This record gives sequence, C-alpha cells and structure tokens, in this order.
Amino acid sequence: TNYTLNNVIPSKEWSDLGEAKKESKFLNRTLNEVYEDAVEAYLEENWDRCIEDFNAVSHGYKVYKRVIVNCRQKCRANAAGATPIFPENIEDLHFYEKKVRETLCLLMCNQEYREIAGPKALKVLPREIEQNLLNRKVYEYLHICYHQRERYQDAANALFTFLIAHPDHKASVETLKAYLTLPGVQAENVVNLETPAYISIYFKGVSAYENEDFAEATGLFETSLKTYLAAEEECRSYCEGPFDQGWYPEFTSSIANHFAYCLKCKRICSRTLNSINGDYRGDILRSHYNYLQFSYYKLGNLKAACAAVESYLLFDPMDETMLQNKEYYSGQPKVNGDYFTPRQEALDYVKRQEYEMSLLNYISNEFSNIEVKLKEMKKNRKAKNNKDKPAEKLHIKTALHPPPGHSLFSHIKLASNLSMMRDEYQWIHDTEQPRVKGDEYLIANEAELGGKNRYVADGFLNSTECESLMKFASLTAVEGDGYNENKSPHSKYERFEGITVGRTALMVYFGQIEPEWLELLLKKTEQVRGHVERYFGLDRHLYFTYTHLVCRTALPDSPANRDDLSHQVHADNCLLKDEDTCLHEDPAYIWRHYSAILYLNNDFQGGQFFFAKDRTARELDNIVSPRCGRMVAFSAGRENLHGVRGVLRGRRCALALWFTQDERYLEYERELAWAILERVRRIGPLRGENIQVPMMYEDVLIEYAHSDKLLKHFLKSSP
Ligand SMILES: O=C(O)CCC(=O)C(=O)O
Ligand SMILES: [Fe+2]
Repeated sequence: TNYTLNNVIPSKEWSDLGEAKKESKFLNRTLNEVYEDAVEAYLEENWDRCIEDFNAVSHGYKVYKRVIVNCRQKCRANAAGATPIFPENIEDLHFYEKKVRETLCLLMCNQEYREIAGPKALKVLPREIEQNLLNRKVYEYLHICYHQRERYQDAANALFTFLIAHPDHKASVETLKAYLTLPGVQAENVVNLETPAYISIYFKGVSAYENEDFAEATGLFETSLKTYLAAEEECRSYCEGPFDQGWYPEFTSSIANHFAYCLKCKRICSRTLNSINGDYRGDILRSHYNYLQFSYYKLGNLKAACAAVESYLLFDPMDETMLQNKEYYSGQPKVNGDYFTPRQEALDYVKRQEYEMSLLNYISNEFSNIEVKLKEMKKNRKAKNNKDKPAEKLHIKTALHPPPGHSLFSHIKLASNLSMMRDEYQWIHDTEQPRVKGDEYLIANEAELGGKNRYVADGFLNSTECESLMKFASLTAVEGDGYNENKSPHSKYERFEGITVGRTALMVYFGQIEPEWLELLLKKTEQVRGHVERYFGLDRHLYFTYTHLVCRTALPDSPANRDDLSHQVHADNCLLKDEDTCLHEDPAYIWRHYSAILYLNNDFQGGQFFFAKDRTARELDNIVSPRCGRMVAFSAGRENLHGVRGVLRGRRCALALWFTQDERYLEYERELAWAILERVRRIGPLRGENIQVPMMYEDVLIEYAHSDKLLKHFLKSSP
C-alpha cells in the first residue's frame, strides 16, 4: 500500500519555502526567534508587526512540521526498501539496521533542507514554544492585534480558531460574541483557520452525494479518504520527535520510554483530525466507506461497494444497517463471496489501531501495578533510611508523561489511566487555588514572647505547600549557598544547605526546574511580607532585602548530648560585641529592619528558635517550635536577640526572610525572578545551551538581565 507513504515534499511547500525565502520573513531567523520577536511586537503594541510575525510563525510552523515529517517518511521508506547487510534477522538486528539507515538518511535530508532554507531552519523548537504553537496561543495574540488594527473579521477568525482548542475559555467566548457585533463581521463567515485539509473535500463529497452525483461523490470521497489518512500519517510521524527523558535511562528503558511517549502522541492524532469546529466526530473516517458503498452501488460497481461495506464493518462490526446492506449485496446474482474483502488501507488502519490501544492499556496497567510495588518498597526503605531519592519514580512517570503540547486534548481520556501523573502534579494545582485571605492566626504576641516587636503566627502554608517546598529544597539546595560556600557556618554537627531566589530563578530560566516552584516561593513569602508590614503597622513600605531557604541537617555521627547551638545568639542587623553593644557596622547587614522565619516542617529533633535575654542564652524570653506554616517575625535590632538550638536529628528547613525600609537595598534578585517567571510563561525557558548555575551566580543573572530583551521588558513593567 502506498497510502502511508508520501515521500516527496509537496511542491507547494517547496514553493512556499521559495517565497518565504524571498521575503526572508523567517528564514534568517529561527522559528523560535520569530516567535520571540512576535511577542515583543505585541508587547510594544506594534500591531502590524505583531500580525506579520505571528502569521509568519504560524506559516513557518506548518512548513517546519511538513519538512520534518517528509524527511521522516522518506527516510523510513528508503530504509524499508533497502536490502539488509545480512539476510538473516538475528536478534532483531534488521530493526536496528533500519533505524541506523533512517538516521543517516535523516541527517542528509535535514541538511538538504537547510541548504534551501538557510542554516537556521529546522532548529529544534523549544518545548515551551512548541506547546504554545500546539495550544494555538498564536491566535490568542493574533486576535488582539487584528482587533487593534480594526480587522474585525480576521480577529473573529483568529479567536474562533483559538477557542476550538480552548472551548471552556469563558472570557474568549464573551469576546467572540462582542466581535460578532462589530462592523463587517459576519457570523457565517467565521472560520477555523486550522481546519484539516480533508474536511472541505469531504463536505464537497457529501453535497455531490446529496445531489446524487455519484461519480463525482466517489471521486471526492476517495480523495478525502486519502487526504485524511495521509494527514494522520503526517501527524504520527511528527510524534516521533525528540523527547527529554529527564534522567539517564538504560538502553532498553530509553527505547521503551520513548516509544510509549510517541505511541501516546500518535493515538491522539485521530482525535485532532476528527474534530470539526471543535466538535469531536469519531465516525468520519468510517463514514467515508458508508458513502462509498452506496455510491459505488449506484454506479454499478458491486465489487467496490462490497469492499466498502466490509471495510465499514471493520470499524463497527455490529452496525445493523451495514449488516443489512451486506445481506442485500450477498443476494445479488453477480456478487460472489470474495467481494467481501475489506480494503487494504482500512484493514491496516484498524489492525494497527487495535494493537496500539491494547499495548497502551498494557503499559498503563503494568506501570500502575509496578508503581504500587515500588511505592511499598520505597516506604520500607524509607523506614530504614530517611533519605529519599526520587530517581526510580521518575522513569515510570516519564513513560506515561503526556506529550508536550497536547494539553489541549486533556479532556480526552485515552484508554489508559493517568492517575499517577495527576498525583505527582497535584501540588502545583493546589497552590493555584487562591487562599482565603487572613486565615493566618496569631499564636503569640509581644507579651507572650517576653519582648518588643515580635510575634508568632500560624497558617501561612498548608501541608501540601510545605511538602512542596521541602521537596524543592531537597532537589535544589546547595551546600553553603548564601553563606559564601561555608558548609557548616554555625555548627560542626550540622550540614547547612541553602537556596536563594536568584539561584531558583536562574534554574527556572535555564529550564532546569519547573516555574511553579519559584512561583510558590515568591507568592508565599510575599504573603508573609504583607502580614509583617500590616502587623507592625508600618507607614513606610517594607521591601524584601534577602530571602534564603535554609536546611540544617544533623550529621549522622554527631553526639546525642551535644549542647552547642545550631545558630549562635545574635541580632540580625548588628554585631553583638558584649553585653551592651551591638555595632551597626560592616559586616553587619545594617539595612535589615525586620526579619521573619517561615518554617516548613517539624519532623526533626531539637532546632527550636528562641529569643534570648543576652548572648549567653542562659536566660531565654521564650522559645518557638518550628512547624509547617508557622512564622516568627521580629524587628532586626538588639531588642531581638535570638538563636536556634542544635538540630539533634533529622532536617530542619525554613525560609528566612529579611526586610528593609530602605528601597536601595531591595532584593533585586526577586524583581528579576518575577520577570523570569513571566518570560518563561510566555516563551519558555532559555534552551539549547546546557548551562549550569555556578556557585557565584549573581553575575550570570545580571548578564542575562541585560542581554535578554524580553526579561528587560518584564523587569521594567513589574510593579
Ligand atoms: O532558622 C531560624 O529559626 C532562625 C535563623 C536566624 O536567626 C538567622 O538566620 O538569622
Ligand atoms: Fe537571625
């Protein structure tokens, strides 16, 4: 059969390429760069360039996909036709040989394309951008830009196209309604700009059929069928893209993972193709055979009619009408039994579909079973050994990870169950829920704590948030970070690890961690800041000056009866010299006016925070036991001497927050972090380079803040 293979690049695409090259709209920029420029144009309110660039993105993406798909299909066909080096297929070597041949071919094919389109063409799209393209985010921008230029019909089309992928987007539905009332907009002219190509042929076929022009109808339905199948093949080939395994798998796992990932993506292809203006119509493919059987019958081609009936029955073997048709045709004198042979393409299609669905089911079931077992083993191991490493878990997750960019189909459940992924990402959604304001409650005031300008309150974090932040700390914290690389700055019996906002932001920027962590960190600490500002009734704004997530872990061989402190008695903004003097001079952080510590856990021994009367800590005002969501806040001077008792066992994590009323000392890293978050949300992290965040990362951060135009933009516009 040749319906699966389409091994020449359609001349239309090549000519598009030629045109595009002439206009050089995007070929001297990578698609990624065009996207970034388009977003920039949008932000700069340059509507014409926004329209031009987003259209270039949309067109460029189609060409990009088409070329990739054509290379893959061509190379597969070549490899399939090649005579194996060795005739006997030992240990599946024929399979691997084919893959090697295909790889060689792909290298050439992609290079040939670059010769035509320029060296920047075919540069792999960053996942986030690809996701935005698949999610039709382009149209979300486009409709606004069209609207600004008063091109209302175009705006309505773009928005409609966006809405098809986001049917629940209420605000857009309202906007579209409003667009329909604008001058020159006609509801019946609103079109989905991403309609699959076969659909118009199919509907022409339907009208020909209804007009009883059966010759015309058979031609159209045959073409539509071919177009449909070719489109599905293209979509499937495109699924065989790169895949970030996120870990270093063994050979076999790596293949199985990537395969499962592609398979899942491929199963979604028919869904996309069967969606007409947002309505899913799963019967379109088979309906071709229904129209065809009757049309062929009318044309007197009984053999073709019977083959179409049999093909239809492959999709739905119990369909009564079709079974009746079969009976009717069987009774015809000229029909013989072997007329009822399904068409090859239908047979191939259905067989493959069945196999793939069963395989996916198998994968899903087996991986959930194994997940349960692994969890149990892990629990047992955890009981023995308190350290947890998420490594094994990851690869199971990866196998069932949804393909990037297919979130628009999230409402469609595949036969497989996706519950494990949901567990894993639950926390992200939890934190999106706006918390009821003011549900923190005071548990100790000045009087109860025996001193001025101090208080303790609970409820800043719920247990999910604490777990998230703990997990975040264990994934990212660096020994000595924030302490000038001193790993045990306070106690030789403990290991100190820290992470700062700047490092977190850089990791998000480089795509090493999910932006949700950073968002959680920024939002929760901001909530604390606001609380402190209000509680102390400050009339000047309280700025962050430094944020530090610190974990103190008892070393295994530390003596049980140690009596040193985890953190010496000190004041936060001056140097405690003797009983009465606290020097406001370097290296003290004299600009720190207030401090707050937000605790994340209590599953450790020791580690109480205390307010002391003097530096000997013989006499304490009071102690505060850390626990998830509890915060202690105080003014940062001599009036609030404090320290931390030794952590005897386990790991104690807390977010230390320092505030200033002097704007000059505000935490610049935090401003940058918000900008990075916005940037990553819009166009994804910086990709391509594999940059490690260095120990002294500050210069790197500043460098990017200067060189990344979009970051600069968001930095300017941040509140
Ligand atoms: O972690 C704590 O409870 C307090 C830490 C502290 O006082 C500091 O880092 O300055
Ligand atoms: Fe302190």
